[in-house]
Amino acid sequence: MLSIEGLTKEFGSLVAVEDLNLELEPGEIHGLIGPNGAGKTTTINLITGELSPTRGTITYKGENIAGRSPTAIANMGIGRSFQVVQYFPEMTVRKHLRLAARDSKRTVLSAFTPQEDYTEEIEEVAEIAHLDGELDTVAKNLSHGEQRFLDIAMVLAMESEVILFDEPAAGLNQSETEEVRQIFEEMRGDYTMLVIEHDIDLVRALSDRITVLHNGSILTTGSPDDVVANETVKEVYLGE
Ligand SMILES: Nc1ncnc2c1ncn2[C@@H]1O[C@H](COP(=O)(O)OP(=O)(O)OP(=O)(O)O)[C@@H](O)[C@H]1O
Repeated sequence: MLSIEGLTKEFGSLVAVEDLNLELEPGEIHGLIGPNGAGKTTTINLITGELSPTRGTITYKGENIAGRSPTAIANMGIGRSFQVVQYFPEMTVRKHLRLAARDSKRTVLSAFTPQEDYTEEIEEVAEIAHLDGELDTVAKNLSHGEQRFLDIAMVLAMESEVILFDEPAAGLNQSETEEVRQIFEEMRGDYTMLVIEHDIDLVRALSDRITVLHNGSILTTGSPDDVVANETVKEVYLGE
């Protein structure tokens, strides 16, 4: 689905990501874990085009997308969800989702055709993201957890096929974290997902496979059980 080969990012003399090889299989949830500074966010920023790699390729739909603009990459179907939610406080959930749906289908022609309202798509993604009861609520009145779910719903409304998540459960309480887990379960199989997450219980429960990064390189990739049982992973990451 998405294939990363020899991906390297240097910031001056610091090598943030070094010779990374990673293959995302269609429909899998792939956890990306590692200590602070391991290179996780940099990896996501390289895939989305926020950063250009120093070396390496990212192949998606038969093309090397490394170094393309974030807009070009998003338009190909690679979406991301941010650690800090970006929304318009006075705008309803419905309008956020409509804008996201419209944005993904914007073409030169759409400027001349009547705008669709995407009601069906909006209701579908709102249900997946546990926001079906909040479609007419303005974003500032959503709970902290619901604001995070809005972020997920917006990526879904954009019809992304590959979705990159940077700590989707950061700052959420236990019941909100459980809701994130349920939302991912509902998405499982329909999207290919790379998920950075520090909550090891959540990442274990969610992931089909986990990759552990350390100092910009892959320490290991494997099933959640194998990764958690790995002695080196215990040492550098789990602190045992
Ligand atoms: N724009 C930048 N300029 C210089 N150095 C950077 C830049 N972005 C990241 N780094 C450095 O690259 C390394 C990897 O950072 P990155 O944010 O990818 O780590 P991370 O694994 O996501 O960590 P965390 O769990 O703390 O978010 C760190 O040493 C960081 O300081």
